[in-house]
Amino acid sequence: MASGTPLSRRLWAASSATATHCLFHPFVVGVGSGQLPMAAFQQFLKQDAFYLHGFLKAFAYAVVKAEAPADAMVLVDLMHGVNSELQLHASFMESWGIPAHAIDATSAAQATRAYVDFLLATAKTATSVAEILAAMVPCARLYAFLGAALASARSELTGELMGDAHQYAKWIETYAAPAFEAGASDMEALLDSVAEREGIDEARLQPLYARAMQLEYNFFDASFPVQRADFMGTTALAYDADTATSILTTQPLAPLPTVSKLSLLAAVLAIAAGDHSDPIAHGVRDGSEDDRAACLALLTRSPGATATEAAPGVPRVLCIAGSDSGGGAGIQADMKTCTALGVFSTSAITAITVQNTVGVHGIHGVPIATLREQIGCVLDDIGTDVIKTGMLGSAAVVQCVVDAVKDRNLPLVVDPVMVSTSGHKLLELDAHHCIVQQLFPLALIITPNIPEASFLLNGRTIATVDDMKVAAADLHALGGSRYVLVKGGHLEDASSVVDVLYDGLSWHCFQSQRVATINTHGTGCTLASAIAAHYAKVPDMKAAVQNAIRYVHAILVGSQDLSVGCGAQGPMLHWL
Ligand SMILES: Cc1ncc(COP(=O)(O)O)c(N)n1
Repeated sequence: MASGTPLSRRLWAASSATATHCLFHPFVVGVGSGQLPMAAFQQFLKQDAFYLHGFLKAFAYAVVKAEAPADAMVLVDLMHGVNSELQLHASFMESWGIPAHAIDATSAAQATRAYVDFLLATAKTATSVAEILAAMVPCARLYAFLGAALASARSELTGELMGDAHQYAKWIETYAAPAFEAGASDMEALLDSVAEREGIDEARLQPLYARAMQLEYNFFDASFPVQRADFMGTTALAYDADTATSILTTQPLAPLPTVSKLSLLAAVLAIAAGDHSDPIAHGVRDGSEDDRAACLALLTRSPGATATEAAPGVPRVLCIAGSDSGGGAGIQADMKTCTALGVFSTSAITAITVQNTVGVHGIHGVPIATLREQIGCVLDDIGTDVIKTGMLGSAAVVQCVVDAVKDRNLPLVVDPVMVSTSGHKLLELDAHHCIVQQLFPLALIITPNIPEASFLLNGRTIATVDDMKVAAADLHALGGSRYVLVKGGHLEDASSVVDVLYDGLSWHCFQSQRVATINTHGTGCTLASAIAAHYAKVPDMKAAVQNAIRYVHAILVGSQDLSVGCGAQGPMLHWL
C-alpha cells in the first residue's frame, strides 16, 4: 500500500478479510435480504444497545485523555452521533411494542461482554487517544461499509424484490446515510492526526484494530450463528481467506474472477428471495446437495479461528506463583494486574510465603499433588488463553508445572523469580537447572531481570544495554524460549530504564522514564502478568510487552508517594 495512504486506511486494509467475512455473515446477508428472523434481529438490537453504552464510555475516556481541546470537542460531537444510534434502537423497539426498559433489562451476552470489556480495558489503560480510537474506529468504519454495501446491493435488484415492505430498510438506510459515513470519516481523521502528532506507529495500533474487527464478527455470530443460516435456502457463499475473495459457487473455491463482491451479494440476496435468473444463482441452485454442503461448510469456517486466537469471551490468564501475604508481589500482584487490565485470572499456588514490606519471614511449600490438581482442575473447567509462572521455589515444583502444561500447547510467560527485593532466596539452587532445561523450552517468553540473567549466564557482568542484548541472545540460545525480555531496571542510569526484547533475529529496546520511588516491590511479577494479560487480549508479543511496560510505568507513577508498611521497599497500588 502506498506510503502516502492514511494510517486509518492502512489499518482498514489490514483487517479487510474479517470485514468481508462480516459482510457475508448470514446475519448481515439476512438483514440485506430482509429475511433474517425477527427474533434474531431483536436480540441483536438489545445487545447492540448494551454495546453502544460501552462505546459511549470509551469515548468518555478518550475525552478525558485528549491532549488538545479541539480533539475533545470532536469526540463530544461523535458521542452525539452514538446517541442518535441509540434513539434508532429505541424507535425500532417501540415500533414492535417492546418498551425501552426491555433494553435496559437485557444482560450482556458473552460476545457483547467480551467486546465491551476489550474497549473499556483499552480505553482505561491507553496512554494515547490514538489507541482508544484504534479500538473504536473498526465499528464505525465497518457499519458504514456494511450500510453502503447493503444499500447498493439492494438497488441493484428489482424494486419488487425489496419493496417498501423490507423490514430492515430503515436500519440499512441509517448506516448507508452520508451522516454516518461522515462520523466514521471524522473518527478516522482524528485517529490519523493524533497518531501523527504523537508519533504513534501502525504496529502499536494494528493489533487493537484487528481485535476489534474480530469481535465485530463474533458479535454478529452470537446474534445469529452461521450454523443456523438455513433461511438462505439454496444460497451458498464461500470465502477464501488466503486470497481474501468471496466466491459463490457450487464448486468450493472455484475461481469466479469477473464477479465483484457487491454483485456477489446481490446474487445471494436474489437467491434468498427466490429469484434464480442470475447465472451464478443457477449454478448454486443446480448444484448437488454435496456441493451445497461443501459451500456451507466453507461459510461456517469462522475467520481468524487460529490456534493463537483468543476464544470468544473474557480473556483469561492462569497465574502459577507463590502467595505474598503482604499483597505486593506474587499471586496477589498477578491477579491485581489482570483485573486492572480487564482480564480474568485464575491461580495455582506453588508456596505460601509469610511476607510483608520488611521481608520474607517464612516459606511453606504446597504439596505437589495439590499444585498439580489446582492446575488441572482450572484448565479443564475454565481454560486459559495464557499461563504465567512466577515463584516456583523448588525443582519438584518446576517439574510438576512442566508436566502439567507441556501437552497443553498454551502460550507460557515465565518470570524466573529467584530472589525477593528484600534479598530472600525464593528458588532453591538445584531448581535452576530444571527451569532452564525443562521450563524455558516450553516458554513463549522469559522475563529475567539483570541479576537473574547474570546468574543464569554463570555470573557474567551485565552493565550496559549492549551487554543486555548479548545476554538476551545467549539466553535465547540456552533456554529455547521464543522470546527473551531482559529487564533493565537494575542498570545504573538515573533517568531512564531500557528493557530489551529479543525474538531470535533482532532486538527491540523499550525505553521509559525511571520513576523515583521506593515502591517497586512486585514490579517483576506485575510486568510478567501484564504481558500475559495483554497477550491474552491480542496475541502480538511486541505490543504486549510495550503495553505491559506502560502499565507498570503508570502504576509506579500513581504509587510514587504511597505509604504502605515500614519496609525499605513498598508495594504498588493497581489502580489507574
Ligand atoms: C511470592 C513472591 N513471588 C515473587 C516475589 C518477587 O517479587 P519482588 O522481587 O518484588 O520481591 C516475592 N517477593 N514473593
